[in-house]
Amino acid sequence: MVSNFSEILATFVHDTKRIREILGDTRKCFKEINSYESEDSNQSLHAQFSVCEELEIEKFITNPPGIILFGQSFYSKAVIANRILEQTLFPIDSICLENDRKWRMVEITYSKDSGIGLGLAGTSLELANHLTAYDQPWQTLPIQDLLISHEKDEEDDECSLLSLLEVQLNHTLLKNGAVLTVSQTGYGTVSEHLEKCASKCVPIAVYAFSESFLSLKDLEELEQFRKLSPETHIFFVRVPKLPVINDADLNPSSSSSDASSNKTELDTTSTRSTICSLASSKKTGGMFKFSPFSLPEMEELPVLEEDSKCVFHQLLELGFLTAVPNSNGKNDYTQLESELCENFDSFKTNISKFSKRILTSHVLKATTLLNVVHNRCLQAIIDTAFDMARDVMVTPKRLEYVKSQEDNLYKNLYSITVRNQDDIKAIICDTLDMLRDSLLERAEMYEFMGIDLPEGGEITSARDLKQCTGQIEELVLGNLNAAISGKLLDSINILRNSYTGVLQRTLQCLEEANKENIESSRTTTALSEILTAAYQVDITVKPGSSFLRVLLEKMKQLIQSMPWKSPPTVTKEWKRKVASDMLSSLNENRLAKTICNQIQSRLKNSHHTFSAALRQLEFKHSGRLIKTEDRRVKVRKVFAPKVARLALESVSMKDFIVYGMPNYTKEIGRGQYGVVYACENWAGTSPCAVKSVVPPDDRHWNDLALEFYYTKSIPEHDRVVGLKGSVIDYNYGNGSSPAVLLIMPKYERDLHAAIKTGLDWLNRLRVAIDVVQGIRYLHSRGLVHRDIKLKNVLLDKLNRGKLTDLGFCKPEAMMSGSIVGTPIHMAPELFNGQYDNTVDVYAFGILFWYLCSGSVKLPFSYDQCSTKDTLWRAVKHGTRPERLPQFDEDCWELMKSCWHGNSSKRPLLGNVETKLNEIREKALLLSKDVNARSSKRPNRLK
Ligand SMILES: Nc1ncnc2c1ncn2[C@@H]1O[C@H](COP(=O)(O)OP(=O)(O)OP(=O)(O)O)[C@@H](O)[C@H]1O
Repeated sequence: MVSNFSEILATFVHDTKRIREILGDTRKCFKEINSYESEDSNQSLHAQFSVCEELEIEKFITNPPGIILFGQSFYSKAVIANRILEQTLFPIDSICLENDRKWRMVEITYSKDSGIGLGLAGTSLELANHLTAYDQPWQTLPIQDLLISHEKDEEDDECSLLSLLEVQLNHTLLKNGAVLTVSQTGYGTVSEHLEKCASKCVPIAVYAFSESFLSLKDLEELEQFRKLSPETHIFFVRVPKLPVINDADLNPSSSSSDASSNKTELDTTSTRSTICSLASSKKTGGMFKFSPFSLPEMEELPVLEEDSKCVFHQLLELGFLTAVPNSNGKNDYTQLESELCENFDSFKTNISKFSKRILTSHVLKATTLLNVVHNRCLQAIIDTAFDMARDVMVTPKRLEYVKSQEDNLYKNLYSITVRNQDDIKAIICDTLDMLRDSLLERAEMYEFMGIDLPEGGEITSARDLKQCTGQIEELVLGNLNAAISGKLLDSINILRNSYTGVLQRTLQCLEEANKENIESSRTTTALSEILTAAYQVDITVKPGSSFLRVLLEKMKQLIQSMPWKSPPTVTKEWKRKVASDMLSSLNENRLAKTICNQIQSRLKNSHHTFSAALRQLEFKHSGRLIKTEDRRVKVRKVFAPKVARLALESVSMKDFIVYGMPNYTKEIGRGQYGVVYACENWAGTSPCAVKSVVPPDDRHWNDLALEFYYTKSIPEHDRVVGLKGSVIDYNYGNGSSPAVLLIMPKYERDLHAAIKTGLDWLNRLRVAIDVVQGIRYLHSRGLVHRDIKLKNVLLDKLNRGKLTDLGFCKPEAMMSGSIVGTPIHMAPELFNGQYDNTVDVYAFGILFWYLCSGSVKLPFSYDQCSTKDTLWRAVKHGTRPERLPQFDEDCWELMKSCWHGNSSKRPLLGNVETKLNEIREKALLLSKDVNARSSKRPNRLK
């Protein structure tokens, strides 16, 4: 038991140490990321734990394991403690059956040299009491030291009640920092003590009982403990009762000779008899001594069925147990629950399993939480890299767009005013025609303001005449202006809005992208304002405006030229005539020209201001984008891989805890970066393939970690081989070079092997479609595979293809333009580092050539190249695989289009899939036709 238990504790200590290391590395990494970010924050990264996450993780891994032993009686606890330690540390003496005895709480910790002391529970204070153990060597704790004094006057002494017997033992079980706490029995706030213990350690709570029932007091204690420490699960164990023995046989042992002095105090004869009988039955020579950790006597004792039922029901009622246990016996570390062990025989095995579950669940919670933090942070980093890549790509386009849009707007509006003066004139004429009658009517009805006219309406002075005429002019012009400007604005606004809406939004985006730079933000805001103001063409004709002045001048001339033979009388007709003459005298041409000139000069000014401001903004953005690109490199090459590696470590630990190390057997394949082995079963997947990769340096570690993250983060798809999990074998290479084991389902063979051994045309065509579907899926998730080739397509039993080895698979934003892939499948643009997901279309073209050729032989033109470099040079100069006689036109055209030198001319994969389906349909029809014809032939010809 000790060795098994110790192993479990040692594993826990080892695991928590590893998690602490990962946690430390994570903190360091986050600090580095955040300090870099705070220097120049724009697309800011949030590499941080939430407060509770960090505390939670620490809670799971900081405390050592602790066995908290409590129970119905000192006797039951003593039996269990001795059993756990496999030594008689606690005396199983007559006195220990005394229920009215007051026992001290005992805490047993590790020390090279055994020792004993008395302290005050919950403090570091030592009590000066003299202990019997000081006087003599001890193996078993002297009973006097375990008992709180019986003296009446000391009974209420707080110190005595809280005294804690501190025992140090050189014991393997305690070596890893574990603490064994044996609670007080009989009185006091046991639960509070236990709760305190539980908060200092990862508690393995054991409750020992021997009676048929749990007493009311026991139940209260349990209930209280549960309230105080609701997450602590309890292992309930029944300790067998002792058989009845005779008084006469009772002969105290030497080890408990001191205790024997107390025997006179025993008052429960039956209890004494029980112990004596046990002593005599085992022929201990009258010595009251037995070895409770082996307990042969007790194992022979039958456990009463009824007793079991009682306690079980009591615990069921209290909610400690469930009628149908969830996790008993299973390796389910997420659904922990309390357990009841009725058979003392199986205590050893069951407590080990229970402890393993408890401790493992802690480690699992810590790694899971850590992994959640890693993944969240990594995803945030990748998202930021996306934003940065987008910013670098989109900003110049936005600026260009704004420039051209504004230019178009300017030109269009200008052309309205220059080329379409006739239109403006027409608008003016239309307005005049439309308003003429209503204006004359209004003039007729007009009541002058501030002029005293005689009853007959005769105008007696030139001043009155001027004022009357002036008021009618104002009425007519005011209405006219409002109508003309309204119409003109309507027609211009439609155009203006169609430009300025998008322009405004684009400018807003540019402003947001540059928001850290207040200066340029101001420029952008000003730009937006200019844009709005410039084209809000205000052509309302106000008195004093240049063309109104012209109009007024005209009116004056009109008035002066009127034949003033007799003073005019202000009648309706007169008012109408003044208005009518005024309207007739308006020159639409001049009016239109004036309006256009006004608009043109305003447009020119606005356009120049706008262009100058835009140039300024462009300059500022270009400086910012250089910085953004630098940051993107850092994010992509340093931060993301570092966090990915931490994520790989935490998830691998989690997988290892839950599923264990995969048990792999024979090698099934070998690639440039690893060896693939067969494995019968892992994590419920059977059969599996385990790819073992030993990253030689940090760069490879980080690349592998990112690959793993991308592969793991895409949802399962029929056309892509999914990763089931990973485990890091830290012992690989004697611990000097850990191996990362990537576990996936095992398939039949790869496409290279399948073509080599022969795969018919229809199947090959279907695999081609499968591959295209796989690539399309990856592209739809924003990933580029970058290593499409025969060996990276696996076939299942039905010869359906699945893409594997996402070793170079990356989101476009995370690609650094590095030259990766397998030479013959590599698109020419890969060599200059400027490429996108169309490199997969190119590689598919080459793969399709192999599928059509039905052989794995190199294309002749490629075979001529003696080195990789000569091949690449040839490919750059347009060399491609040759057409073989068996290729039909459709297939040849399709592969040619896929490997087009100009990546933008390669077909979309959706179209490739459609084309392949057509080719396959035709091939199917043809094969049916051939079959039908051959079945019609006479037998001898078949
Ligand atoms: N899940 C699997 N099931 C069955 N066989 C597999 C599986 N994964 C890989 N293999 C076999 O192992 C071989 C090596 O695979 P691996 O992914 O390590 O390398 P590769 O793709 O051939 O080369 P490289 O990694 O250098 O590009 C594959 O060609 C394939 O035959």
